[in-house]
Amino acid sequence: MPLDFYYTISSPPCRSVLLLAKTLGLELNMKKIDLLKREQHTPEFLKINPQHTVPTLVDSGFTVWESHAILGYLVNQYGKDDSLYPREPKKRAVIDQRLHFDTGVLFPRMASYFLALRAGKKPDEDITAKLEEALQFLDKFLEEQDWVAGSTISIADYAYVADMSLTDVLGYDMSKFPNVVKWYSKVKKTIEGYDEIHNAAVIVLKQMIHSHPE
Ligand SMILES: N[C@@H](CCC(=O)N[C@@H](CS)C(=O)NCC(=O)O)C(=O)O
Repeated sequence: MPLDFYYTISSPPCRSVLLLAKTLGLELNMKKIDLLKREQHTPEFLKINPQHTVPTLVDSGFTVWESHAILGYLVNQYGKDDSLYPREPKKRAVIDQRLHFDTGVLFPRMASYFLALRAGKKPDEDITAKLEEALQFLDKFLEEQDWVAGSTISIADYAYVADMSLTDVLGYDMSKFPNVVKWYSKVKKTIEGYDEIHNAAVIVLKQMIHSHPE
């Protein structure tokens, strides 16, 4: 079962899938896409994913992109059990809510902040306020529960922990979000292979901020 994985290491959505694949013991056929060289716009890749985004997974001819969809697919298809993405409707609804929050709020706001720095600018008040608000929401989610979507770790934690790598390179003061700080330190230790994947990404992300290509 070849699992072709199109990715770039600097991308948090890609790294969430890498972390989950490691947990599930899946071997990915790694296909690096260099976004700076616009490799996502080659006719070959556009044929696979017309939306030209990474991560993209091709599982023996079946294609899926959007990291949150990939995370759910991998657990459904390859998980030994459903603990990371329970089938029980209410548990799954909360996880889905958290995943959609990441797609629509948390990740885009972190990315805007990062892209401003990468362009050599100080993120403006609006970008900063929106990121603060997203992190406050996350802090609230974590107020009464240990994990992002409940009392056990789920694919939502995999999505969010990959985003958090950005705060490590942004020089962003996280002390205002104590529940996030506590959860981040715990989840990093819980997910196997976190350090290796995270450290590789931090090197690239720091280079991107220093090179100011735009
Ligand atoms: N919500 C999507 C975001 C995917 C996304 O925006 N990926 C970026 C890299 S982080 C990308 O592929 N950008 C290149 C492009 O859009 O052309 C996911 O979670 O997969």
